[in-house]
Amino acid sequence: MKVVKFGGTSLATGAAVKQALNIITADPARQIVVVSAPGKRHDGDIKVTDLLIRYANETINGEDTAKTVQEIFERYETIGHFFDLPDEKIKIIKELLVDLPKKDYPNDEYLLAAFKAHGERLNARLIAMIMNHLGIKARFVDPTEAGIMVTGAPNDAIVNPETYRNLAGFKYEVYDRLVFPGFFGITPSGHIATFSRGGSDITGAILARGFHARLYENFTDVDAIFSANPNVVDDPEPIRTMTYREMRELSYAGFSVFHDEALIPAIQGQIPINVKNTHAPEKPGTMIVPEKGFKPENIITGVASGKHFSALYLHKYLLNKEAGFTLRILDILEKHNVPYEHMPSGIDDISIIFDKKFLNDQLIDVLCDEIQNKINPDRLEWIDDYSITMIVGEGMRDRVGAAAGILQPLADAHISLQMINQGASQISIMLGTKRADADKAVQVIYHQFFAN
Ligand SMILES: Nc1ncnc2c1ncn2[C@@H]1O[C@H](COP(=O)(O)OP(=O)(O)O)[C@@H](O)[C@H]1O
Ligand SMILES: N[C@@H](CC(=O)OP(=O)(O)O)C(=O)O
Repeated sequence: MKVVKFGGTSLATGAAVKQALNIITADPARQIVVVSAPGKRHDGDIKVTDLLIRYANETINGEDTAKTVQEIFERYETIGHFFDLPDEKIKIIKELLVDLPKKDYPNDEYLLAAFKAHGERLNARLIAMIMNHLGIKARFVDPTEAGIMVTGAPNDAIVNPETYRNLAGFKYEVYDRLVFPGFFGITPSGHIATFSRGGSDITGAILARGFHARLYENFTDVDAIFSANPNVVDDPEPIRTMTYREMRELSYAGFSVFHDEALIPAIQGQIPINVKNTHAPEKPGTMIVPEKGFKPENIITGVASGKHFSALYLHKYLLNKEAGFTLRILDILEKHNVPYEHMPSGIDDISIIFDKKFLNDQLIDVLCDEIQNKINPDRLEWIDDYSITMIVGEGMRDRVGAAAGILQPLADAHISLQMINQGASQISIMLGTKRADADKAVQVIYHQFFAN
């Protein structure tokens, strides 16, 4: 059995859904289907998830929602009409949309999560209805019924292990095809919570692990995962095969094509992942596989940069001799519920790198104030302009000279580095640069290792 997940661009129009259905029906093993909400149909278009966020905000602010509801409904209606699905059937989508503000939510965060999740929830219902209308046996399954349980923040949830016990008891084998909405699960108190943006990939991986799929096929809008983001490098080389670890490090730093958290269930279940193009399913795409037995073809597999970081730089003489220095910083971060990403240090200096999504201006001021008072550094500097570039490859393991091959061309291109981190992971080198240099760093490194 295979789990197949289709991203938003693969389901944005009736014609795209038809192509997805051709892919599903071409292989009887494609039994578990996971769908995203309809995505962008063209540049400048708005994803249904973003329309739902607008709908949620209008509801919270007591504003008129009629126009937004109609805009969202028309996205589904157009897809339904493409398949001549009767209005009688499509109208359930409108009813569910209109009902959203009438439900009870513990607070606005839960309201936002529930509204957002309906992009996927309504799409899975619609696609199951279309399949039945076309004579394809299929059934919509809600995460409540399957027991996809989550904990954590309502808009940044994590899967709860109970999910796997629930899925073990769910007899998927007796159905021809099941259509699951991606992106969300149910909290212990019975409310909807979503994963972070792009999180339908995570649902696919959870189901692949829970049902012991032999393959997780992830259909998107590119032929493969490329060695660099195609929006940054022209015509980058496709990656044929890569390891889970390589993908995790690259998706963390910007390979948005596959969600970094989605790798964890796949690794736990040792499920191979195949990222493929919905519009060219005959192409091999990229296989993401376990490390064992993997033979790298190149020194580096890919290079990526993420621009969503900022850093706190602290300088204090004899910092290396002061027991408990780091612990006191971590205490302050924990008190404010702020996770840190990395903490490279020298003898008198330490940088703490954060993901911006966990911060706001007020929190930054509070953190800096407490650290200044409790730690008393000689210098404290908040660096808002911070990017991380990751150069990743199993081929770098135990390889002498890999760092020199990376650093020299960056110096030649006058890119100044705020941080270099190698060692903790044997398969990657992490560089800190200014945001404006991040794309250039990717281009320089790509050309050094691939274009030559
Ligand atoms: N290294 C990469 N290889 C392929 N695509 C990439 C890479 N880095 C970023 N992308 C972007 O990821 C996009 C696909 O991801 P996403 O839009 O989330 O897909 P989906 O809607 O199918 O989930 C591609 O269109 C491409 O612009
Ligand atoms: N629709 C959600 C979840 C998702 O995974 O979407 P996509 O597969 O289109 O990236 C989002 O936009 O975040």
